[in-house]
Amino acid sequence: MSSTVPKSSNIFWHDCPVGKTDRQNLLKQKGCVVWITGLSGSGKSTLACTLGRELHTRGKLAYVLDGDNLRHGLNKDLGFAAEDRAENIRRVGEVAKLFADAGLVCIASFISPYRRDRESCRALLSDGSFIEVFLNMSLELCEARDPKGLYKLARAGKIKGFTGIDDPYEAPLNCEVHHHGVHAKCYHFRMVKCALFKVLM
Ligand SMILES: Nc1ncnc2c1ncn2[C@@H]1O[C@H](COP(=O)(O)OS(=O)(=O)O)[C@@H](OP(=O)(O)O)[C@H]1O
Ligand SMILES: Nc1ncnc2c1ncn2[C@@H]1O[C@H](COP(=O)(O)OP(=O)(O)O)[C@@H](O)[C@H]1O
Repeated sequence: MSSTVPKSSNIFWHDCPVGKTDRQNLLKQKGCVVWITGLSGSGKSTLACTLGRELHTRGKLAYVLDGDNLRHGLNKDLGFAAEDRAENIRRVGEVAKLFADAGLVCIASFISPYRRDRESCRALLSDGSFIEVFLNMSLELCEARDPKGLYKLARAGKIKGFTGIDDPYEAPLNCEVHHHGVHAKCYHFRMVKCALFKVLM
């Protein structure tokens, strides 16, 4: 017979003597989450890695959480139905919060197509420490790039529920950084980085 006790009862928070502020002082930086959202092919992983490298160069400890990569491990049990995407983002939000609590700049790059899921992640962080970056590239541009050939497969009906083709993408309404461009060919992401470093440094 299954237990009637809810899964998360009889658990208690245990505080440790070394806290977030101590870790931030040690690292001389502020822990936060940079959340990059956008269509497949919009440049999320490229921006995440560029940003990670720049922060590293400036002596800041950062860590990239990337959709494709996490789906090889922590989230390999999840698919692309709305509830799976929600669970994917919920887990990542919790992991990102832990990284920020550890004092790191956590860069999360996920399609994260649902506004509600992104807002739930934002709600886990204190004011100012969740920086949402929207890579607003047109579907046409992303489809023309198609580095993995997934749009082609989706158009041919060989992938069902592909974001932007036959699955929704809900654009942010109030993000911290909005990178718009139909022909954005600049790998330096100067504007994005400018806006971000103002918040981060
Ligand atoms: N159906 C469908 N829709 C969208 N994307 C798909 C799909 N199937 C596989 N892929 C590949 O999965 C990558 C996106 O994973 P994410 O974890 O970021 O997605 S989500 O946030 O849960 O929506 C995505 O990577 P990116 O191109 O880097 O975005 C794709 O390579
Ligand atoms: N700013 C950019 N200008 C031109 N091409 C880009 C830019 N950013 C990414 N790309 C290219 O677009 C493709 C998709 O980039 P990627 O970072 O993998 O996107 P995503 O992680 O959103 O799927 C890659 O071939 C990448 O080299």
